[in-house]
Amino acid sequence: MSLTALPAHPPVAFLDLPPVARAGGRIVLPGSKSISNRALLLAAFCAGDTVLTNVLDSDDTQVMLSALRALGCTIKQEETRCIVHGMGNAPVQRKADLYLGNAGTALRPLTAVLALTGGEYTLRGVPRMHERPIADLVDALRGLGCVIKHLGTPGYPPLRIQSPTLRLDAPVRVRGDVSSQFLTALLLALPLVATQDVTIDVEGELISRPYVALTLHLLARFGVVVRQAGWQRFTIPAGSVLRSPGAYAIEPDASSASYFIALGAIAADANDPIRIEHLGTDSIQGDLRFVDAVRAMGAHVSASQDALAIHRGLLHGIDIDANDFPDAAMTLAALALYAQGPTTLRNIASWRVKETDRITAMACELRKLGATVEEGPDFLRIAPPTCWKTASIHTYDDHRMAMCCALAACNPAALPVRIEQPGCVAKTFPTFFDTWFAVAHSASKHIPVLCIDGPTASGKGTLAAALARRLGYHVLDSGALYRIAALAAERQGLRIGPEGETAIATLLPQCKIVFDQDKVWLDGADVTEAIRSERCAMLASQVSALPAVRRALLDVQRAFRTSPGLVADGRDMGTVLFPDAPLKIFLNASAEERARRRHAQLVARGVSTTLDDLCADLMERDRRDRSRSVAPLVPAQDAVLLDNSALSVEESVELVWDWWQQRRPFGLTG
Ligand SMILES: Nc1ncnc2c1ncn2[C@@H]1O[C@H](COP(=O)(O)OP(=O)(O)O)[C@@H](O)[C@H]1O
Ligand SMILES: Nc1ccn([C@H]2C[C@H](O)[C@@H](COP(=O)(O)OP(=O)(O)O)O2)c(=O)n1
Repeated sequence: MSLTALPAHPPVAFLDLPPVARAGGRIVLPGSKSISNRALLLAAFCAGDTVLTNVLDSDDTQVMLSALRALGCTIKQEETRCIVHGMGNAPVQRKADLYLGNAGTALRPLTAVLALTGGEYTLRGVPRMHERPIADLVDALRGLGCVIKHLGTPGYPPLRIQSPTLRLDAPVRVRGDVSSQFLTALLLALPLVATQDVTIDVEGELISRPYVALTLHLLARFGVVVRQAGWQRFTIPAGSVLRSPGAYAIEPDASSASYFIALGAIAADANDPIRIEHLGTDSIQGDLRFVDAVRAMGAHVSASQDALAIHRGLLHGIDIDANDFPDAAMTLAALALYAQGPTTLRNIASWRVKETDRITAMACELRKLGATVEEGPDFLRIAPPTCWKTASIHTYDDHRMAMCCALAACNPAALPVRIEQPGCVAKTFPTFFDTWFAVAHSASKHIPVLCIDGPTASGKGTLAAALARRLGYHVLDSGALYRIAALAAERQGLRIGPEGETAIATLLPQCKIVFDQDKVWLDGADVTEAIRSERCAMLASQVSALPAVRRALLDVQRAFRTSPGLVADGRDMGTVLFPDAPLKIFLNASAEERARRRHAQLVARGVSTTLDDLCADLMERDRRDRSRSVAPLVPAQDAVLLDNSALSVEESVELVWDWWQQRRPFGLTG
C-alpha cells in the first residue's frame, strides 16, 4: 500500500524537535532572499520585462512584491516565477503608503529609490523595524538633495519622503561600518537618476562586502557597470540605464543552506551526506564563505559548480573574523556547540542591529542549552556544553535564531529542543521545518505519540485534530484506514467477513491512499464522503475484526510516526500500535451522549436518521469492537480515562493539552 499524508501548517506557539540521530539526503533550497529582493527591485525599475525564476516566497519578498505593486508595477506571479513589467526609471504611482514589515532588504533600497525619483511616500514596518537605524542612509540621501522626514524617533523609520531637488555633482558620503545595505541602497537607486557621473564615498571600514559584491553583480546583469576603487569609492557612470536581462534565475539561498551544511557537518555519514542541489562554487553569494569556516572546523564539504555534499568530521573550535558573512556566521555559533574547544566569532557588531540584538539573543539561548558563552560588543565566544540541558528556545521574532537553534536537536544527550514561535522562519524560509524533518532523522522511540482511543463518537477525531494543530504534529485517523479497507473490499466485490479475510489483506498493499488535509483519496478517487457513511463505519467495524486485515495495516499506521510527532486516534493505538507513547487517553462518553453527537453531526451533513437507530448501531459497533479477539477496544493499562459527557470540546482539549505538557520536559509553556 502506498500512503501519503500531507500535513497542514497552522501557526503554532512552539514546535518540539525530536533529537536527531542521523542526517542525510538531498535538498533543494528556496531562492536567495538577498538576490530575490534586489532582482525584483531592479526588474521593476528597468526598461523591459523580466522573467525571474526561483524567486523566494517569504515574508520579506512578499512585502517587496506588495510595495512594488503599490508603486504601479505589474508583476505576474506563478509560484516561484515572477514576470515583472519594468516601469522604467521611476514609479508609476507618485503617492503611496508602504508597509515593509521587518525587511531591511526592501525598506532601505526603496527609501533610496523613492527619495531620489520623487513623490509623496511613507515607509513603515513592524515595531522592530522602527528600532533599526537608517540615519546614515537618510543623511547620505539628504546630501543629494532628497527630502526625508523621520516620523517617529529621529534616525529610524517610519519615514516620510517628498520630491527632491537633486544635487549630484559632489560625491555622496555614506557610512559603511553599520550596515552594507545603505551602500547597496544607493548603488541600486542612483542609476535611475545618473544624468552625470555620481560618486559614492564610503566612510569607515565597509562591512559585509560580499553583499555589496552581490549588488554590483546584479547591477551588471541589468546593464549598469559601476566603477570601483577598492571598497571605498564607487562611481555610477553618467547615462547609466537599467535594462532587463530578459530572464534571470535566482540561486538557492546560501544563508538558508548554512543550517543544512551545519547539520551535515554534525550528523551526516560519508555514505549518506547532506546534498544541496543548485548551489556550489559558481555561487555569487558571500555567505558561502561559511563553507570554508565549516571546513576549518573539521567537517567534510565537497563542492562542485552547482552542488555541495557535506558529512561530519571531528569538529574543533575556531577563531574567525565573520564580518564578511554575518548571517551565516550565526550558524557557526550553533555549530560551535559540537566542536572541541571554544569558538570565537569576531567583528560581528552588525548582529546587534538586525532582527533582534543577535549577539545577546544567541548568548542567552546557547547558555540555556548548557554552553558557556562570553559576549562582547562585537564578538561572541562559545564553549560547548559539558552537560546538555533541555531548553525552550526563545526566538525573538528572528528567523535565524529559530533555524540556528534547531541544530541543538543534534545533541548527544538525545534531548528534544523546543523552538518558540517557529513561524518566524517565514521571513526567509517558510518551509524550513519541512526540509529539516526530511533530512534530520530521529529514532522512532524519540518521536512522541499521543494516543486517543475510545468508542465511536466519543470525540476522538475532534480532539486529535485540535491537539495536532496546536502541536504541529501529524494525525493518524486509523478508523479512516479501516473505513477505506472496507470500501476498497466492497468495491472489489469481496466478502466482508472471515471468508474474504485473505483476499482483503492481499488487496490492501495494492491500494494507493492519500490523506491531503481534509480530503481522503483511494486509488485516485475522492472517498472523503463515501467513507464517512454510517454503513461504511459498520463495514469497517466488521473488517477490523479480521486479524489478517489488522496485520496488513500495522506498518502503514506505524509509518505515521514521523517528526515532529503524532496524535493517533483509534481503538488500539495505546494497546497495540504505540505501547511506548508518553500519553494515552481513553476517551468515553455515555452511549446517549455519543448517539446525540453523531446524530447532530449527521443532521448537519444532511443525512436523515433517527436517534434510536443510531444508538442501536453505535451500541452494536461498540460491542463488536470491544469483544473481538484481536486488538479489542480496551483502555491500555497506563491510559488516562477521560469521560467527556459533560465537557465541551474546548474543555477536553485544554485538559489533554495540560496532561501532555506535564509529560514533556519543558514545563507548562504554550
Ligand atoms: N467533548 C465534546 N463535547 C461535545 N461534542 C463533542 C465533544 N467532542 C466531540 N464532539 C462532537 O461529537 C461529534 C463526534 O466527534 P468525533 O470527533 O467525530 O468522534 P469520534 O472520532 O470519536 O468518532 C462531532 O460532531 C464533535 O464536534
Ligand atoms: N484503530 C482502530 C480504528 C478503527 N477501528 C475500527 C472500529 C470502528 O468501528 C471502525 C471505524 O472507526 P472510526 O474511528 O472511523 O469510527 P468512529 O469515527 O469512532 O465512529 O474501525 C479499529 O478496529 N481500530
